[in-house]
Amino acid sequence: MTDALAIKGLAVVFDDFRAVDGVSFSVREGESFGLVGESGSGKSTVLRAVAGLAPIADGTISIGGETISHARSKSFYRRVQMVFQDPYGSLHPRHTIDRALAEPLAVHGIGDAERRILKALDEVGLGKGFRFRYPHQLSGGQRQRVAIARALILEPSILLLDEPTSALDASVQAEVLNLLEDIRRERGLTYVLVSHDLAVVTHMCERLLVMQHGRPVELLTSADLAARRIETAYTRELMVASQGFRREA
Ligand SMILES: Nc1ncnc2c1ncn2[C@@H]1O[C@H](COP(=O)(O)OP(=O)(O)OP(=O)(O)O)[C@@H](O)[C@H]1O
Repeated sequence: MTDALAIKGLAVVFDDFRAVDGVSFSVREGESFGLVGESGSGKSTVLRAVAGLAPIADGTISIGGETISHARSKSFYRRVQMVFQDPYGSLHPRHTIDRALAEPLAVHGIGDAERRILKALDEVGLGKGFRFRYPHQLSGGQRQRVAIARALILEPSILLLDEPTSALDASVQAEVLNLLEDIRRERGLTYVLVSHDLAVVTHMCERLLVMQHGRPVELLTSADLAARRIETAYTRELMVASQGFRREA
Protein backbone atom coordinates (compact mmCIF):
# COMPACT_ATOMS: atom_id res chain seq x y z
CA MET A 1 0.00 0.00 0.00
CA THR A 2 1.20 3.53 -0.77
CA ASP A 3 2.17 5.56 2.27
CA ALA A 4 -0.06 8.53 3.06
CA LEU A 5 3.07 10.55 3.87
CA ALA A 6 6.76 9.77 3.33
CA ILE A 7 9.60 12.02 4.44
CA LYS A 8 13.16 11.26 3.38
CA GLY A 9 16.30 13.01 4.63
CA LEU A 10 14.48 16.21 5.55
CA ALA A 11 16.59 19.21 6.54
CA VAL A 12 15.29 22.67 7.42
CA VAL A 13 17.84 25.46 7.82
CA PHE A 14 17.16 28.92 9.25
CA ASP A 15 20.11 31.18 8.38
CA ASP A 16 22.96 28.83 9.35
CA PHE A 17 21.01 26.87 11.98
CA ARG A 18 19.91 23.34 11.05
CA ALA A 19 16.60 23.17 12.96
CA VAL A 20 15.83 19.76 11.38
CA ASP A 21 18.39 17.39 9.94
CA GLY A 22 18.23 13.87 8.51
CA VAL A 23 14.62 13.18 9.44
CA SER A 24 12.96 10.28 7.61
CA PHE A 25 9.73 8.48 8.39
CA SER A 26 6.62 7.28 6.63
CA VAL A 27 3.01 7.17 7.75
CA ARG A 28 0.56 4.57 6.48
CA GLU A 29 -2.90 5.50 5.33
CA GLY A 30 -5.22 5.71 8.34
CA GLU A 31 -2.31 5.59 10.77
CA SER A 32 -1.78 7.95 13.67
CA PHE A 33 1.91 8.85 13.91
CA GLY A 34 3.54 10.91 16.65
CA LEU A 35 6.55 13.24 16.77
CA VAL A 36 7.81 13.72 20.30
CA GLY A 37 10.72 15.53 21.93
CA GLU A 38 11.61 18.42 24.19
CA SER A 39 10.90 22.03 23.29
CA GLY A 40 13.15 23.09 20.41
CA SER A 41 13.75 19.54 19.14
CA GLY A 42 12.31 20.46 15.71
CA LYS A 43 8.94 18.68 15.86
CA SER A 44 6.84 21.66 14.77
CA THR A 45 9.34 22.54 12.06
CA VAL A 46 8.86 19.08 10.50
CA LEU A 47 5.08 19.64 10.37
CA ARG A 48 5.54 23.16 9.06
CA ALA A 49 7.83 21.87 6.32
CA VAL A 50 5.13 19.40 5.25
CA ALA A 51 2.54 22.20 5.23
CA GLY A 52 4.81 24.45 3.17
CA LEU A 53 5.36 26.86 6.07
CA ALA A 54 9.09 26.17 6.58
CA PRO A 55 11.80 26.10 3.92
CA ILE A 56 13.08 22.66 2.88
CA ALA A 57 16.88 22.72 2.52
CA ASP A 58 17.23 19.04 1.76
CA GLY A 59 15.18 15.88 1.34
CA THR A 60 11.80 15.01 -0.12
CA ILE A 61 8.22 14.91 1.09
CA SER A 62 5.65 12.70 -0.67
CA ILE A 63 1.91 12.63 -0.16
CA GLY A 64 0.16 9.50 -1.43
CA GLY A 65 3.30 8.52 -3.36
CA GLU A 66 3.58 11.90 -5.10
CA THR A 67 6.59 14.08 -4.30
CA ILE A 68 5.39 17.57 -3.53
CA SER A 69 7.12 20.65 -4.81
CA HIS A 70 8.15 23.53 -2.56
CA ALA A 71 5.20 25.66 -3.63
CA ARG A 72 2.01 24.02 -2.33
CA SER A 73 -0.92 23.87 -4.73
CA LYS A 74 -4.51 24.62 -3.77
CA SER A 75 -5.35 20.92 -4.17
CA PHE A 76 -2.64 20.11 -1.59
CA TYR A 77 -4.61 21.97 1.09
CA ARG A 78 -7.70 19.92 0.32
CA ARG A 79 -5.67 16.82 1.15
CA VAL A 80 -3.56 18.11 4.03
CA GLN A 81 -4.73 20.42 6.82
CA MET A 82 -3.00 21.61 9.99
CA VAL A 83 -4.34 22.36 13.48
CA PHE A 84 -2.18 24.60 15.65
CA GLN A 85 -1.66 24.78 19.42
CA ASP A 86 -3.34 28.16 19.76
CA PRO A 87 -6.70 28.26 17.98
CA TYR A 88 -6.61 32.08 18.11
CA GLY A 89 -3.87 31.78 15.52
CA SER A 90 -6.28 30.35 12.95
CA LEU A 91 -9.47 32.20 13.96
CA HIS A 92 -9.94 35.87 13.14
CA PRO A 93 -11.19 37.69 16.30
CA ARG A 94 -13.82 39.72 14.40
CA HIS A 95 -15.16 36.84 12.27
CA THR A 96 -18.02 34.67 13.50
CA ILE A 97 -17.56 30.90 13.66
CA ASP A 98 -19.87 30.69 10.64
CA ARG A 99 -17.56 32.94 8.66
CA ALA A 100 -14.45 31.05 9.84
CA LEU A 101 -15.95 27.81 8.53
CA ALA A 102 -17.35 29.33 5.33
CA GLU A 103 -14.04 30.85 4.29
CA PRO A 104 -12.13 27.67 3.28
CA LEU A 105 -15.21 26.47 1.38
CA ALA A 106 -15.34 29.75 -0.56
CA VAL A 107 -11.59 29.66 -1.29
CA HIS A 108 -11.96 26.18 -2.78
CA GLY A 109 -15.23 26.94 -4.61
CA ILE A 110 -17.22 24.36 -2.60
CA GLY A 111 -20.97 24.97 -2.44
CA ASP A 112 -23.65 23.79 0.00
CA ALA A 113 -21.92 25.81 2.74
CA GLU A 114 -24.72 25.86 5.31
CA ARG A 115 -25.16 22.10 5.36
CA ARG A 116 -21.41 21.54 5.55
CA ILE A 117 -20.98 24.09 8.37
CA LEU A 118 -23.75 22.53 10.47
CA LYS A 119 -22.32 19.05 9.84
CA ALA A 120 -18.80 20.18 10.81
CA LEU A 121 -20.04 21.83 14.02
CA ASP A 122 -21.99 18.71 14.89
CA GLU A 123 -18.97 16.49 14.23
CA VAL A 124 -16.88 18.40 16.77
CA GLY A 125 -19.66 18.37 19.36
CA LEU A 126 -20.78 21.99 19.01
CA GLY A 127 -24.42 22.72 18.28
CA LYS A 128 -25.70 25.25 15.78
CA GLY A 129 -26.05 27.75 18.65
CA PHE A 130 -22.32 28.35 18.29
CA ARG A 131 -22.57 29.33 14.65
CA PHE A 132 -22.85 33.09 15.05
CA ARG A 133 -20.63 33.50 18.08
CA TYR A 134 -17.19 35.13 17.97
CA PRO A 135 -14.01 33.32 19.09
CA HIS A 136 -13.80 35.34 22.36
CA GLN A 137 -17.28 34.03 23.29
CA LEU A 138 -15.98 30.44 23.37
CA SER A 139 -13.91 28.52 25.91
CA GLY A 140 -10.41 27.39 24.92
CA GLY A 141 -11.64 23.84 24.29
CA GLN A 142 -14.58 25.08 22.18
CA ARG A 143 -12.23 27.30 20.17
CA GLN A 144 -9.99 24.33 19.48
CA ARG A 145 -13.06 22.33 18.38
CA VAL A 146 -13.84 25.11 15.89
CA ALA A 147 -10.24 25.02 14.61
CA ILE A 148 -10.62 21.24 14.13
CA ALA A 149 -13.95 21.75 12.31
CA ARG A 150 -12.30 24.33 10.07
CA ALA A 151 -9.53 21.87 9.21
CA LEU A 152 -12.02 19.06 8.57
CA ILE A 153 -14.51 21.00 6.48
CA LEU A 154 -12.40 20.50 3.33
CA GLU A 155 -12.45 16.73 3.98
CA PRO A 156 -8.65 16.29 3.97
CA SER A 157 -7.06 12.85 4.18
CA ILE A 158 -4.15 13.96 6.40
CA LEU A 159 -4.34 16.10 9.52
CA LEU A 160 -1.17 17.67 10.94
CA LEU A 161 -1.76 18.33 14.63
CA ASP A 162 0.75 20.63 16.32
CA GLU A 163 0.32 20.38 20.11
CA PRO A 164 -3.45 20.64 19.58
CA THR A 165 -4.31 20.37 23.27
CA SER A 166 -1.31 21.65 25.20
CA ALA A 167 -2.94 25.07 25.82
CA LEU A 168 -5.96 23.38 27.46
CA ASP A 169 -6.74 22.21 31.02
CA ALA A 170 -6.08 18.51 31.62
CA SER A 171 -9.77 17.46 31.55
CA VAL A 172 -10.52 19.51 28.41
CA GLN A 173 -7.32 18.15 26.87
CA ALA A 174 -8.59 14.58 27.30
CA GLU A 175 -11.97 15.49 25.76
CA VAL A 176 -10.39 17.04 22.68
CA LEU A 177 -7.93 14.14 22.25
CA ASN A 178 -10.81 11.65 22.47
CA LEU A 179 -12.78 13.69 19.94
CA LEU A 180 -9.80 13.65 17.54
CA GLU A 181 -9.44 9.91 17.96
CA ASP A 182 -13.17 9.30 17.28
CA ILE A 183 -13.02 11.47 14.14
CA ARG A 184 -9.93 9.64 12.89
CA ARG A 185 -11.60 6.26 13.25
CA GLU A 186 -14.85 7.39 11.66
CA ARG A 187 -13.24 9.12 8.72
CA GLY A 188 -10.23 6.83 8.30
CA LEU A 189 -7.96 9.89 8.51
CA THR A 190 -4.17 9.87 8.77
CA TYR A 191 -2.71 11.93 11.63
CA VAL A 192 0.73 13.28 12.40
CA LEU A 193 0.60 14.54 15.97
CA VAL A 194 3.31 16.66 17.57
CA SER A 195 3.60 16.78 21.35
CA HIS A 196 6.27 17.26 24.00
CA ASP A 197 4.32 14.79 26.16
CA LEU A 198 5.07 11.14 25.58
CA ALA A 199 1.85 10.10 27.35
CA VAL A 200 -0.29 12.10 24.88
CA VAL A 201 1.49 10.65 21.85
CA THR A 202 1.36 7.12 23.24
CA HIS A 203 -2.38 7.46 23.90
CA MET A 204 -3.07 8.76 20.40
CA CYS A 205 -0.50 7.16 18.09
CA GLU A 206 0.42 3.69 16.89
CA ARG A 207 4.03 4.65 16.16
CA LEU A 208 6.20 7.58 17.07
CA LEU A 209 9.50 9.19 16.26
CA VAL A 210 11.50 10.66 19.13
CA MET A 211 13.49 13.76 18.17
CA GLN A 212 16.32 15.67 19.84
CA HIS A 213 18.16 18.75 18.54
CA GLY A 214 16.46 18.45 15.16
CA ARG A 215 17.54 14.85 14.62
CA PRO A 216 15.72 11.51 14.89
CA VAL A 217 16.62 9.55 18.01
CA GLU A 218 14.37 6.50 18.01
CA LEU A 219 11.38 5.09 16.12
CA LEU A 220 9.02 3.17 18.39
CA THR A 221 5.58 1.64 18.50
CA SER A 222 3.26 2.46 21.39
CA ALA A 223 3.46 -1.24 22.28
CA ASP A 224 7.27 -0.88 22.59
CA LEU A 225 6.75 1.97 25.03
CA ALA A 226 4.11 0.19 27.06
CA ALA A 227 6.51 -2.75 27.43
CA ARG A 228 9.39 -0.32 28.15
CA ARG A 229 11.30 -1.58 25.10
CA ILE A 230 13.31 1.63 24.78
CA GLU A 231 16.80 1.94 23.30
CA THR A 232 17.91 5.39 24.35
CA ALA A 233 18.44 7.25 27.62
CA TYR A 234 16.79 10.33 26.05
CA THR A 235 13.45 8.52 25.50
CA ARG A 236 13.66 7.21 29.06
CA GLU A 237 14.09 10.80 30.29
CA LEU A 238 11.03 11.88 28.30
CA MET A 239 9.09 9.06 29.89
CA VAL A 240 10.09 10.15 33.38
CA ALA A 241 9.12 13.76 32.55
CA SER A 242 5.69 12.75 31.27
CA GLN A 243 2.80 13.21 33.72
CA GLY A 244 0.84 10.30 32.23
CA PHE A 245 3.71 7.87 32.62
CA ARG A 246 4.40 9.11 36.15
CA ARG A 247 0.78 8.38 37.07
CA GLU A 248 1.03 4.88 35.57
CA ALA A 249 4.31 4.00 37.30
N1 LIG B 1 11.27 30.70 11.60
C1 LIG B 1 12.32 30.39 12.34
N2 LIG B 1 13.47 31.09 12.27
C2 LIG B 1 14.56 30.75 13.00
N3 LIG B 1 14.61 29.68 13.85
C3 LIG B 1 13.49 28.96 13.97
C4 LIG B 1 12.30 29.25 13.23
N4 LIG B 1 11.35 28.32 13.56
C5 LIG B 1 11.93 27.48 14.45
N5 LIG B 1 13.21 27.87 14.70
C6 LIG B 1 14.15 27.20 15.62
O1 LIG B 1 14.18 25.83 15.27
C7 LIG B 1 14.29 25.00 16.43
C8 LIG B 1 13.18 23.98 16.43
O2 LIG B 1 11.94 24.66 16.67
P1 LIG B 1 10.56 23.88 16.70
O3 LIG B 1 9.48 24.90 16.94
O4 LIG B 1 10.44 23.03 15.52
O5 LIG B 1 10.74 22.97 17.98
P2 LIG B 1 9.66 22.12 18.74
O6 LIG B 1 10.30 20.82 19.07
O7 LIG B 1 8.39 22.08 18.00
O8 LIG B 1 9.50 22.96 20.07
P3 LIG B 1 8.17 23.47 20.82
O9 LIG B 1 7.55 22.25 21.41
O10 LIG B 1 8.70 24.42 21.87
O11 LIG B 1 7.33 24.16 19.79
C9 LIG B 1 14.26 25.95 17.63
O12 LIG B 1 15.59 26.15 18.06
C10 LIG B 1 13.68 27.23 17.06
O13 LIG B 1 14.16 28.37 17.74
